[in-house]
Amino acid sequence: MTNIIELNHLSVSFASKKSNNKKNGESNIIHAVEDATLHIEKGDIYGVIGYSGAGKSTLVRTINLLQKPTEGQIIINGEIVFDTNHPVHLSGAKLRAFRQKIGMIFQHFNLLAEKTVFNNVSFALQHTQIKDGKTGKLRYLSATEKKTKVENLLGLVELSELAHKYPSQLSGGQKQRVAIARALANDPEILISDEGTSALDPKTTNQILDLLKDLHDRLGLTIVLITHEMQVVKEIANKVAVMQNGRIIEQNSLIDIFAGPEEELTKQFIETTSSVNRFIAGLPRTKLLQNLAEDEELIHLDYASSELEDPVISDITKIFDVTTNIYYGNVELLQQQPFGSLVFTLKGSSEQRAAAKQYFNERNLKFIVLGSVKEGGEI
Ligand SMILES: Nc1ncnc2c1ncn2[C@@H]1O[C@H](COP(=O)(O)OP(=O)(O)OP(=O)(O)O)[C@@H](O)[C@H]1O
Repeated sequence: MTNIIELNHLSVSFASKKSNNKKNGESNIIHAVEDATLHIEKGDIYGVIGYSGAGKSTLVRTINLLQKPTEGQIIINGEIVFDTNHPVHLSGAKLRAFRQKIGMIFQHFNLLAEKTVFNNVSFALQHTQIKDGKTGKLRYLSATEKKTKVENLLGLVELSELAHKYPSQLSGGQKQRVAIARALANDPEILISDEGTSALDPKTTNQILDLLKDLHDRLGLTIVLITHEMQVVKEIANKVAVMQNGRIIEQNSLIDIFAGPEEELTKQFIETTSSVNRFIAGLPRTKLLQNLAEDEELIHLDYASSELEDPVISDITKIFDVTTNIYYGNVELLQQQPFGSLVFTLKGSSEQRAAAKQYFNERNLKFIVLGSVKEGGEI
């Protein structure tokens, strides 16, 4: 696969607004992005996650040159559009044409309040030029062409019925659909969502994420998704970059990030999408551990292998004749791979239990024995 976006060693600094806040005669500098390298392949849905102020928006706004980097290189679709070592200067019509090919949606939708849904979308076509079929020259779209285009876009986001409404008459989800139609008006190959679902309730968030996934599949879009919610990344992204203090501290495929997070912050974000740790922390308040029999142990197993194909629990009961009782289970599909956690008792002779655990090891499944009765009856 080819990279559609390459950000190489990008840094973005701002002079602090407090001009009287000077140390040793120098003004304070905010390093919003520091030495960030991010390569996004065509067709990726790339999640960029981090807390507020991590530098996500600043980094992603460099992609369409809404933000000029202080250092580094930007290559879009194979073309160098920014390079501090060999200055390239996109301006005027060239810069406008370049930006048109990168759609963007925002947390607060940024719709024009005084325009209808239809006119909000058609507004994005006012500078659009196409090659005339007869003369071969560039020309603006005719009113009929614009109308057809807007109607198609509204159909795509299922808003045809609301074309004549105003933003104030729409729900948050409907407003974001208008914004998506507008962002797609110039047939971009790249769509950037800057916290596009952060102002929406969970149900509407899922509907918008489903729409983005559908548009990705139908139009072959590459999507860059900025968010502070790992659940959003988990729903649709295939790759993730984690940002902290202006730096990309970890990046990988979604499955590998979830299967083996390296950084503490990444682990924290992943934990927000699962309640297994809360379940384990609550175990002392239950009788589960005290009630374990001598031939039983309580196991916490993580389903987080990119190669996992076998139904492991049914396998161990069949092959090793152990019995299991599941107390906590959350297994879902991430990019078509099972991922999640189980907490269950494993009951059988010590040899049978050892064989079952060996089976987990052979499949690189991480597990922890949360409790067992040692000789002498201690837990
Ligand atoms: N135009 C600007 N001038 C000065 N400082 C800025 C500017 N834009 C961003 N910053 C600062 O850069 C840092 C990174 O901001 P950025 O908006 O990129 O973070 P973020 O991860 O997107 O967070 P949020 O979700 O809150 O927007 C912050 O400290 C912010 O205050």
